[in-house]
Amino acid sequence: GPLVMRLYFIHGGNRIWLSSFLETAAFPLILIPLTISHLHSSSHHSPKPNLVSMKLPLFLASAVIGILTGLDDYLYACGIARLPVSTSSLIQASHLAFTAVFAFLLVRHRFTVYSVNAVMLLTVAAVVLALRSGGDRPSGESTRQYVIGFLMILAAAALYGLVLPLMELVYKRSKQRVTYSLVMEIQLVMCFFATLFCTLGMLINNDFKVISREAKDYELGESKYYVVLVGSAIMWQFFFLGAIGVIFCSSSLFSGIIIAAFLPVTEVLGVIVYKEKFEAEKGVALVLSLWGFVSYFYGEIKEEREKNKNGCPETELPQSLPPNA
Ligand SMILES: Nc1ncnc2[nH]cnc12
Repeated sequence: GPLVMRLYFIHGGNRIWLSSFLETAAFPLILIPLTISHLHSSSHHSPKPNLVSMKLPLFLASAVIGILTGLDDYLYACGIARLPVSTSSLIQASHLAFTAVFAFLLVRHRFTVYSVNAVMLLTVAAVVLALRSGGDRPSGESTRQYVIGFLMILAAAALYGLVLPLMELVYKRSKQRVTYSLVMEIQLVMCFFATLFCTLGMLINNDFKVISREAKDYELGESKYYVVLVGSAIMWQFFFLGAIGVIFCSSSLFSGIIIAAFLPVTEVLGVIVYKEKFEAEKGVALVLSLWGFVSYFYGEIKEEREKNKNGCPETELPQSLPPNA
């Protein structure tokens, strides 16, 4: 996702509302797995389940989270447009800390030595990357623009750090049984409202009118411009399905940890794909984040084993367990 978004900006794209719109605009794709899931459960259950299982309170909660996500997408795209990638990695550093704090406040997430270790290692990894960013201001960009980009990306981190635990809270508080189909319905509604929010931004900023001109001037050519836009939308849809799916199967903290663990992977891919320089910091960050990720996993497996030993095989989100778990 971030790599394709960067591809848009690197080669002459500069519409921020359009980029944020692309983060959720591919939501109709979710209809494919949803339909398959519906057909599957219709053939295995009688009476046949309803086509739409979401009830009004869940719909409203998903709509509110969708609008917050739309705002977050805008802040995120602002930062990516204005800052070098190494600086924008700061998002993830603070993002995980925000997720940890909100997960504690909203869903009373229980921390273990291993998850605290993972949060610390991943935060240090991202800070190591960000330390390199001091002299990174792109030529031709004013200090003011740079500072605005910095603040926007921090705000995006804080907001997304709130959105993930909020999602977990919605699953936990839901009066309905949360199945993976319902999770996909939530994603559909959430992405629809986020896209609506960004569409308004695009209309106000005349982005729709500019698209064809921007495509003609795009450095990689007109058709590749559209491939980048469509590719970006599809990538981000996977991102959201993954992010909220992990919350369903585990927790918002684990979702944040996976996002943070992928940050240096993105950096390394940036080196390979965009021929960016590979500084020592990137290697250090990669090792630290993999260590954090392994630490978290180790802690989870250990805890699971202990629970099983004590004859309590349940995980943290009993209400939202997949039906066949
Ligand atoms: N909108 C967003 N998309 C991807 N990663 C993010 N991190 C914080 N906000 C984000």
